[in-house]
Amino acid sequence: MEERNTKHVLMIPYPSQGHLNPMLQFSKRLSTKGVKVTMITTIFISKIMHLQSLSLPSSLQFDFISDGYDQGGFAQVGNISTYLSQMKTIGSENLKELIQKYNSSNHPIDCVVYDPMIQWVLDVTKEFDLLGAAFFTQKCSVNYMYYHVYHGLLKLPITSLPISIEGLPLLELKDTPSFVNDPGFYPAYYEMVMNQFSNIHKADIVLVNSFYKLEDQVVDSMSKLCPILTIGPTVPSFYLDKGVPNDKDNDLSLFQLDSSAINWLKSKPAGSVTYVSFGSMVCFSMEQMKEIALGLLGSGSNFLWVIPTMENKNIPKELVEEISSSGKGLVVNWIQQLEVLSNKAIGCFFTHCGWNSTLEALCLGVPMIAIPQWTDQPLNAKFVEDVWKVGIRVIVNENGIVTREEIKSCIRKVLENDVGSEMRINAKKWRELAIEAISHGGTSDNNINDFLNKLKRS
Ligand SMILES: O=c1ccn([C@@H]2O[C@H](COP(=O)(O)OP(=O)(O)O[C@H]3O[C@H](CO)[C@@H](O)[C@H](O)[C@H]3O)[C@@H](O)[C@H]2O)c(=O)[nH]1
Repeated sequence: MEERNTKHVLMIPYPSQGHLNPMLQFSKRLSTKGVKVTMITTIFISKIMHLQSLSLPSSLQFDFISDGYDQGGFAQVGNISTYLSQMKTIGSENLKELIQKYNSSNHPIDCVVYDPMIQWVLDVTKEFDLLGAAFFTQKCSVNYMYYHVYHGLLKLPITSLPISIEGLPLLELKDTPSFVNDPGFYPAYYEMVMNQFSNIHKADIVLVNSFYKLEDQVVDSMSKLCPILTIGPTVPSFYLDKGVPNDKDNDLSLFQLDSSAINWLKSKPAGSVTYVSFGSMVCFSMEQMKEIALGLLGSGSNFLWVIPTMENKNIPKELVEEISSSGKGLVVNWIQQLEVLSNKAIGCFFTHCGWNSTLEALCLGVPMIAIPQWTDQPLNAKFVEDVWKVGIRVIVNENGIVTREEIKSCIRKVLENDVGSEMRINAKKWRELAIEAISHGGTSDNNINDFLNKLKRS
């Protein structure tokens, strides 16, 4: 029976898949350590995600509030500034009511963990005088760079190269997050990432979805600025330390999952398949999609390529047919990525370097070919290639295209060459370090315990 003095944490993620899942995994870890967790997301998300297919511990539940866009979420308005400001106005009122509802129940709230992309949640938290913990989904180095920009420690536009910041490797412009490289390109997103730091000084704890050894120098440097606890990787424990029993049907997904592609994968020899996926937001031009398809076909390797429905229009039908008749490739709309990455048939991951994908590849010991596009991805790719040495980054030609020849050559390097075997050795090392961090007594496990101790004292 649940004890009356069980601590109750509200988790408030930014309502998109790449932000919901890391918090969900963190919530599971907390609930195995005896905390009651309520994840709050939007009514729209509750309609589109397959929440009912999750097997959650009894101490972890969902609750929903309106962000003002119950029918279509962000897509209903299509403009990020309007969406964020409406979500703030409507969301803060609804969040206040929700906290009041729990505070007059048997399970009052002790702490609110929030995504700094919706930094106003911390202001609501402090109105109720509750413990507030920021939860950064992206890695420490990215947030450290934004912190520098926000506080004027790194002036934009950048005029002197390479960029030298304590704790980070020397950076060229192409290695920096797109909001640093070109702040005018997506002004509303720029504002959103910078606003994360507008009230961070009020946060009692700053949690980061990374682990110490992955970014030790930057964690040490950033810890001098705010109370950081690295608590990652937030990958389901089934794939790591087996800490949460039966934790395999892991993530919230927009799609019903289909096992036929996994069976296709299982029929392929070990290390022979290139897995290709560019996350949920990247959209390539028709020309780039064609080069990717021809590069994959020309590489002679097996490949499994996720092309979300929204991107189908950017690839000529004949090419999809050529892929399926080649016997080498399979195209799907969505797949259980962790199941794919953990399959021994996978030899490398051709990725946009979204943080979740990068972390998942590191955790499963899979070398990467990086084709970063925007936001945090360029800095992730820099670390993949030069710091962790688990992959290579494609070269973009003078017309902004990655050619089929370049793609073929990268796949061959990673799958066949000595360079590739070195990356595989490094990738295995990072997997072991990730497991060590999250296992009993590891840095992330200790940091989660520190968080719990703060909670108990609150
Ligand atoms: O077929 C698929 C494709 C993806 N995934 C999962 O979807 C997530 C994708 O996340 P991520 O790799 O971070 O990419 P995006 O969805 O593009 O994430 C956005 O949000 C991230 C977190 O802020 C940023 O790091 C990225 O740059 C930004 O594009 C991962 O967990 C994948 O395992 C699947 O399960 N199946």
